[in-house]
Amino acid sequence: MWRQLSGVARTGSSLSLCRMRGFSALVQDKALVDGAWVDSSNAKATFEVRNPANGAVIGKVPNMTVADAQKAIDAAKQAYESKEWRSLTAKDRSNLLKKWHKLIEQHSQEIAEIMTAESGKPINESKGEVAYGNAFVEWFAEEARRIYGEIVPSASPNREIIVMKQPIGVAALITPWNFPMAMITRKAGAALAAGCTVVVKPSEDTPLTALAVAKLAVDAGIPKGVINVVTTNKAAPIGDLFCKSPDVRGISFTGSTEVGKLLFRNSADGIKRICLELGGNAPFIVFDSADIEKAVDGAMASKFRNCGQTCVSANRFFVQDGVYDKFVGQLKKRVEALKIGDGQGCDVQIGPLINEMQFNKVSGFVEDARSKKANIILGGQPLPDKGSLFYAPTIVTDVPPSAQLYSEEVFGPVVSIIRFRDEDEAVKKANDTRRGLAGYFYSENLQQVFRVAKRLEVGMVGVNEGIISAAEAPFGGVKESGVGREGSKHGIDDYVDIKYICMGNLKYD
Ligand SMILES: NC(=O)c1ccc[n+]([C@@H]2O[C@H](COP(=O)([O-])OP(=O)(O)OC[C@H]3O[C@@H](n4cnc5c(N)ncnc54)[C@H](O)[C@@H]3O)[C@@H](O)[C@H]2O)c1
Ligand SMILES: O=CCCC(=O)O
Repeated sequence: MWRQLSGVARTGSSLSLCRMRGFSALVQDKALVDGAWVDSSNAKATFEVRNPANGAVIGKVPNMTVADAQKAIDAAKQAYESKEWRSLTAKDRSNLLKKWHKLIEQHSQEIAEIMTAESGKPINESKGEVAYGNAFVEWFAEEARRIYGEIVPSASPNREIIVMKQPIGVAALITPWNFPMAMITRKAGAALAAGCTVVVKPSEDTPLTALAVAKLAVDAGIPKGVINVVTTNKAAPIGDLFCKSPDVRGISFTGSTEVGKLLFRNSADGIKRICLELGGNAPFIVFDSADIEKAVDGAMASKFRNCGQTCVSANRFFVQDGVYDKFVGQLKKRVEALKIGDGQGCDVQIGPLINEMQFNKVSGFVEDARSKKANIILGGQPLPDKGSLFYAPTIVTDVPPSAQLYSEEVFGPVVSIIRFRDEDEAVKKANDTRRGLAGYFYSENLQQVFRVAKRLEVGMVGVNEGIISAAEAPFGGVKESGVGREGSKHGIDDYVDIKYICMGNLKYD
């Protein structure tokens, strides 16, 4: 199976290829339940995983059923209650996470190659994601030992108020394709650090990275049943099971706002802990006072990371009158120079979109803007010579409020630019959305920096910075972009219950 990952070499592309290992024992074709590598109980049904750059089938994984997912929940519950997991100290859990971290580091090239093959992400970005994703394992290995309680001074004599944090139990983790590893480790790292056990349901587009990383968790000695991975291309019934099962105490989901809302609604009956990292609609504001070179650098990084398929990608660019021409001119030159191709090419910066649905969404949004008289000053068309899922990096100016590009998340390599006159107008337009994940602005005016940072209705602000994600920082949104925070010390909160113990009638004298 692994040889098929080198699709570019076989098709004779002129792209220079990064070193490929030829075989990776990390590529799994079974799911992981209770420490065993298993097939689907439905006549060993499988589904194909394809390379979006060329459509080649690169693997098959089990198409697990609801009954299989139930087995995974049972295994996670049993593991949670087992002595092998429950009796571990925080330091023991920390050490296991450290071992997992070490193994991921040792296998980072292989994981990156698997990731590029199934997601189309340029190899350098995949390597970056492996490092980023592994930073969560390391961070939570450290945080595992700092899940502190409190002793609160009591207003009553002879009484102590003790507050402790305990793991919630089994957590179900549902993750997307755009960060096939980091979205898993950001959740699982925190869950395991807290003492929970997990059932992971990775995206149907990128199950191989998930299985590879899980294999390393097994190799690290994480006990059986603590991490289970259920692969399926029928997410809805399994999502429903997670919501309804009384044994699943928490759900952490990263993905679309629509599915997030569904999970929120469906898990209400069981009053589950829920962490939702949903879609964004990030404004990127360039003020007259901005350093334009820095702003263009930030725009490129924020917009074109993973071909624009990032929930924190800049989605709407608001550029002030005084710097409009300079910013647009410089940005256009940079976008024109982007190298497009199969992500396995060392110098490639823009790969394909993940699937046909995403491709149709991006091209549909651009056609909608065109029909509403927006100006497409660069790109604006598919690139069939590269492959059926490639779309040209595009710049659209004069985007009218009626265009989908203005109000919805494009999740693709399209820059939508809107001109503004003053700060108030920019902030109002930036906040005119029901989403509130990330927001960016460029300004060298200190007063403006604090004013605007406070006024933006988002969970994360990049000031003179286009890439803000970090294991140490709290990641998450406001409004319809989600609830809860991942990463940072707050990332543990969704996996612990606070228990208050009232110690009464203590005899101190
Ligand atoms: N906030 C974030 O961190 C973040 C990260 C990635 C993607 N996104 C958002 O997700 C969207 C695109 O990603 P996507 O297509 O992978 O999203 P998606 O919501 O369709 O899929 C995400 C995950 O949910 C699963 N899923 C789909 N339907 C389900 C259901 N009914 N029940 C349970 N699970 C279900 C999928 O199989 C996948 O594993 C974009 O809008 C983007 O903004 C957000
Ligand atoms: O797309 C969602 C996650 C992106 C990130 O963690 O930077």
